[in-house]
Amino acid sequence: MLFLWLVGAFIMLFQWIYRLNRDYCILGFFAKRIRAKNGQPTESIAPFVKGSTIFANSFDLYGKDHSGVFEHSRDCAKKLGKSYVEYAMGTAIYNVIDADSAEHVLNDPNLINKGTVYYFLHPFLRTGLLTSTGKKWHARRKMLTPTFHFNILNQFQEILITESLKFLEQFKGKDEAVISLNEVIPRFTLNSICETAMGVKLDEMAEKGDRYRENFRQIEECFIRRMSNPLLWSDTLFKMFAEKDYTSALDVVHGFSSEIIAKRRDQLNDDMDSRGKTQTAEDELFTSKKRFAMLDTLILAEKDGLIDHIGICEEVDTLMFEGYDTTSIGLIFGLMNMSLYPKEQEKCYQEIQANINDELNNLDIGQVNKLKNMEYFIKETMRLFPSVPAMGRETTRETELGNGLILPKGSQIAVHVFDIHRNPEYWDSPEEFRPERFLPENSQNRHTYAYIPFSAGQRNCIGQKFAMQEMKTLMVALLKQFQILPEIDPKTIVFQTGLTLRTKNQIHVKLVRRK
Ligand code: HEM
Repeated sequence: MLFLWLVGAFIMLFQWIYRLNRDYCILGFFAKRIRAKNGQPTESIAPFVKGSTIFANSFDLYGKDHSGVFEHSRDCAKKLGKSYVEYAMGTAIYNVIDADSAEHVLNDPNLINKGTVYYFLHPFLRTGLLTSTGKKWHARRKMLTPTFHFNILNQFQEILITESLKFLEQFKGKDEAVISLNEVIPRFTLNSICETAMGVKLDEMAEKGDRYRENFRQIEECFIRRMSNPLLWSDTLFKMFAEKDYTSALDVVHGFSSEIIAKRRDQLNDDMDSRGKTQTAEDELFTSKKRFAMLDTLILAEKDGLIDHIGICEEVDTLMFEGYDTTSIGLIFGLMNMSLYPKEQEKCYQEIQANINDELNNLDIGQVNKLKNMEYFIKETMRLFPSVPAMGRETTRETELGNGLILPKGSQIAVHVFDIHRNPEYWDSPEEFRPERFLPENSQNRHTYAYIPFSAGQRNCIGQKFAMQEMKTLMVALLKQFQILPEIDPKTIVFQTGLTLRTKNQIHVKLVRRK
């Protein structure tokens, strides 16, 4: 009797596990499964990565260093050749490496929530434009869009030229110099974004400026440390073991931006008082002869009761964060490619000589936009070396994608820009550097979502025009005075995981003054 009862109980348990296993990946610690429409096998749309242990993909990254984690995604993309599914620590992850899936994800109005990793940025950015969602994100996006209007960007051109010439000052009197781009470029980009976003010259703030730069870098390091170590994903463990280093750096950076915002608010109030009270905020923004900072748009919105001081801080810190590292990486790889492809460098140089005078005083935004060879060159650089190698989204409800996949609520989606940009389905000889791919006649039949360095859809990069303008301006100033020669074998570059594209090695080039 007992025996029959035990057999019955065993069969029932087996059936229960079988049914549960159909809906959940039990060994991925109860991750709800991704399904396909109409009961098709999920694998017919997206294959599943076989885990390195019996616990699905939960421990696939265990023991890997930053470059190992980066390579893991590249290996999966190469091996599977299709967008794929993983299950880890109770979560289903849909990894996108094809343009069709990227289009489905980036165009879905219900998929605007960022993935878990962005949560680690909250102590720094709180919920600014990059990390917020829903109504708050919509309102902030609307508020910040005029900041990137053509007229405003044109005003920033003067700052970018001044900063570029200041960058060149460090080589004054030298006929040649070997430089580490990782050391010299970030100073230029941080100075540029600081003056355009906040209206202050970091270099003129001596010790305060240096402290800001140092602590900004420390925040980035803490963030990468947390992202790469699953033990620090838990808030409790993070608070116990790592938050200490983070908090002091955050205090410095937040304190700095808060102080600048307060000063700028007073300045703007005085200006507006002296110009009469009849002007609307919008008139002020577009007609003032005085140079605007991105921050001014927010201060004007504050007058209309659309944002408060904390909100302004969130957005200023976000613009600083997004506008600093991304453009540094674009410039570092852009200048490296100039050194590696002398014929392409010469093409860009000849175009500059034909259009821009030596004082750079006709380098307005119209001229910047006319430098087409330079544009193709930078685009091809960002194809091979996208500053943001992957973007994350989270489903807030069960979501059906255009390809028939049904993602359960709480799934993570990783759009691997790096792999889409090197996917042979869209790019012939994808590893080769060929700027002519971006000539209009060579681009017209390409899938629009095969090239997404600035993302696409609603949550695309708000600063993309400014970023192109900044990168082109420095390159023009540099190429006018120097030829750039190689100092690195690109095969030795080791990439590392991060929110932006990182390398283990520094990238060097040699500058030789043109006669
Ligand atoms: C080469 C330079 C740049 C690249 C490659 C780049 C790339 C991107 C990408 C891929 C996103 C989407 C991120 C995601 O969905 O997770 C993004 C968003 C964003 N970027 Fe950029 N970016 C660059 C420069 C800039 C600059 C210069 C600024 C500001 C001055 C900026 C401000 C932002 C902001 C605020 C967002 C969030 C937009 C939103 O969610 O509405 N970016 N950027």
